[in-house]
Amino acid sequence: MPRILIVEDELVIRAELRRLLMRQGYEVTEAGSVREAETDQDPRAFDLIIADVRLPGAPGTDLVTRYPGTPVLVMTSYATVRSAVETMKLGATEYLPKPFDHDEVLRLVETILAQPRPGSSAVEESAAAPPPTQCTGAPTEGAGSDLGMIGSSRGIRDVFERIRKVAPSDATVLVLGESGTGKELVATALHRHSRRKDRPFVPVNCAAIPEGLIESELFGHERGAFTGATSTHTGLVEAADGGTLFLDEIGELPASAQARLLRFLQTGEVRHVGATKARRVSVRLVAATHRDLQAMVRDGTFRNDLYFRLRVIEIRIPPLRERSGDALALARSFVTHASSTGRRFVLTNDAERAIISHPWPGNVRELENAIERAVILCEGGEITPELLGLESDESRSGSPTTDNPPAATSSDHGSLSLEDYFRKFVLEHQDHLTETEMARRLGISRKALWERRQRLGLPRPRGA
Ligand SMILES: Nc1ncnc2c1ncn2[C@@H]1O[C@H](COP(=O)(O)OP(=O)(O)OP(=O)(O)O)[C@@H](O)[C@H]1O
Repeated sequence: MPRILIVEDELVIRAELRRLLMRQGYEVTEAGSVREAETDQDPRAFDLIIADVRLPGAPGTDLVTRYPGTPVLVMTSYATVRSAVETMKLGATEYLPKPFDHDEVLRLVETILAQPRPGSSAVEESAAAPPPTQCTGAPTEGAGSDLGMIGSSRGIRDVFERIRKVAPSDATVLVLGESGTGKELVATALHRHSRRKDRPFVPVNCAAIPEGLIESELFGHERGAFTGATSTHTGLVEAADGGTLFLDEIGELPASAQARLLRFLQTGEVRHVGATKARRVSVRLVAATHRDLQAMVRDGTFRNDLYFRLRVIEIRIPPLRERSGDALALARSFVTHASSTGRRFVLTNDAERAIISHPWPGNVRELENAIERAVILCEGGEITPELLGLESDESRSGSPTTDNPPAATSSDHGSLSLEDYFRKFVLEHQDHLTETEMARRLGISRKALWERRQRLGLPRPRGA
């Protein structure tokens, strides 16, 4: 019978786990800390270690790095996607957020024990095989935790399934969804679950690069190709050689760059601006947009042939308002993450109700920002609806559309709303400040500056 070592200092949980595993016939040994596990036992002698992250003395994750040949199932009550990802990066076999579900634990244990151990002949045989793409029984609440994503609604589970299915292939993927739904996260997951995962992932926001520079940024240029091209420059497509190129906001790509991208997709070759020779590269393309590309094709602003090349596989992320239950799960996870930095926070029942009923026009990003803001403003540990600062029903005007998301929440402090302030600042400074400097002064990222410009109808003057 497989031997399992439980390293957990909470006696009630330890006893519960022991009973559960022993009922299935596993041989179970217990320890209350990493030190105890190492002094009283030889952790390598076990088929599986189940360890809590927070233990007196050293964290349970130390066992992951100290005994790389032994599978470790790491559990913690401070579950967040980020810490899960960190733990998996250390080499943990699986990750289990507490409180756990008995069936879930047993399924995970069975799956792990069924996998060949490093050093066994079965491993050598399968070493050349591609990595497993199926999620091996990740927790229900975190059905996408292996992908670094949260959600268990039907809509998002379809997305997870599609990611796992298409990630291992080299097919071009078009990710569609409203702003803030997680398109970049999907692209990252596709890369991480592909055979290219150890090669570069190069994200490019097409809208953030001035029109006049985009071709040379993407495809590189030769010395002297244009005024200012003082040396040969490698483009981002070449930088992604062997890996994945993520073209975000592909709908913003100007016509000349669309033509070049199409040629690259047809031939697999890149030619620097101003060069006569092309170079073959191996790049998987993932593109994303919040725009209706089909409509853009119809009105002639996006090439039909490129559109068909891009949408070999389409992944459509539903807006958060259509993903029942996900907003609350995401909110709790963001709060838990904020709590892991030292202070403890909790959502009040009213705040949870407000989160459930809010339509989240800005999707997950809006929710993330609302929690971040609440945590900053929170003086005790309780996050109330007021701290979330959600727009009331009355102040919401109509339902959002993909192309025209509603404006940001206005601040009720002072006479100038945040929007007005932003608008005024941009109009006053855009002629003499770079976008980077303007974003820095506003205290936001360049991407956020670009997004807010779009939302408020203040696009950056082309060529700026
Ligand atoms: N399912 C999810 N689980 C956890 N975090 C998520 C999820 N979806 C989105 N996020 C978080 O929400 C934020 C916005 O996600 P992301 O940038 O991927 O959205 P996007 O659709 O690419 O946005 P945009 O269209 O504006 O570029 C990020 O911080 C991301 O980590």
